[in-house]
Amino acid sequence: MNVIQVSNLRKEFKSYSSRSGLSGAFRDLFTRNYKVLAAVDNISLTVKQGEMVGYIGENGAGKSTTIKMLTGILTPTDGSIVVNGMNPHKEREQFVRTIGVVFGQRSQLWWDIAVQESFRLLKKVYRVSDEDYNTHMGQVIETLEIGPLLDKPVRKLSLGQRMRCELAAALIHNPPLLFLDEPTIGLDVLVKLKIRKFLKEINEQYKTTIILTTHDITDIEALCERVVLLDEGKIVYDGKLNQLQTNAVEGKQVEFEFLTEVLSATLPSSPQVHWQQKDATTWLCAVNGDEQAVSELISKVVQINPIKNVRINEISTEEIIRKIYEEGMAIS
Ligand SMILES: Nc1ncnc2c1ncn2[C@@H]1O[C@H](COP(=O)(O)OP(=O)(O)OP(=O)(O)O)[C@@H](O)[C@H]1O
Repeated sequence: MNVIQVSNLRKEFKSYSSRSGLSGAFRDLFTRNYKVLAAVDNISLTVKQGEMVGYIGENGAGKSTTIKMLTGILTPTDGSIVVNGMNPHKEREQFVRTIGVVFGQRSQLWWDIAVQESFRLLKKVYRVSDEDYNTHMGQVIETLEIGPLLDKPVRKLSLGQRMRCELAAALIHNPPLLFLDEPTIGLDVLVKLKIRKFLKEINEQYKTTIILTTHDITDIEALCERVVLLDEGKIVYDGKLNQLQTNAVEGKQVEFEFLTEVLSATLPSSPQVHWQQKDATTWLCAVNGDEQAVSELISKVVQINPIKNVRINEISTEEIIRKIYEEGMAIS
């Protein structure tokens, strides 16, 4: 079953520019110059129940704008959206009962009241029965280890404590679909791990569909089999995370630590290798090829330059993504 069905979705914003000087300001009063920017540029996408999808892209790629349209906060300029069988904007009241949203930068908890009072208010808003609340939230509170925080006002919580409470608040009505926008921003590793473990559990237990927007690729690696990569409002990749690795760069990175300083002219060059200096005596070489190519490279290098150490690294997802953005490599 498709939980999200989006076709040719587009959102344009007008960006106004001011003319210079006093006369310019006066003219601006009557006519303004503007440019139209397609923040989301005709994207199509379907997400099935139970999927955990990483929605990623550089700053300004259009991620938040998409999430805002999918959650009914913004209306599209063009295209169609069906989420949980509804039009998010038109059927907003009924729709919000079927989703949970966590924006890492914003809070849905009331700042001055105790966490449990916020939970109680949200329980009323979502019309959750006492029975459902007690069974479901009992478990959520336990897993996220927020029991001792419930009687504290939100303003007294640390960021990590607040984020765990935010997540619990988004799940009060046990929604089948959860949107998480930078949920682990600024959190320490232990809290991050706790949140990831919890998300995996609810995904397994309730088949909750999760759309995760983050700049932290380790979150994506830990949780999402599928990634959707956005660049300037367009989807440049939609598929398995491990496939992205295979498609984008087949190869390894070899790190050579030499005994003395080495000049680039003495390093073997070919279209399959790309050298990058790390410091005076260390060079990184991206090899586009198999194990044979890597061992040939190492043997050529050691014949010319004495080495202190050599290390073979997998190319990280982060590097792959950076490469796609830098080189505009569209893969599908
Ligand atoms: N209300 C708005 N009015 C005008 N332009 C906007 C508005 N909201 C977003 N934009 C522009 O649309 C583009 C996409 O913005 P969006 O916030 O969706 O990016 P993002 O991928 O979420 O970025 P980030 O990772 O920085 O949060 C940007 O160029 C942004 O300046």
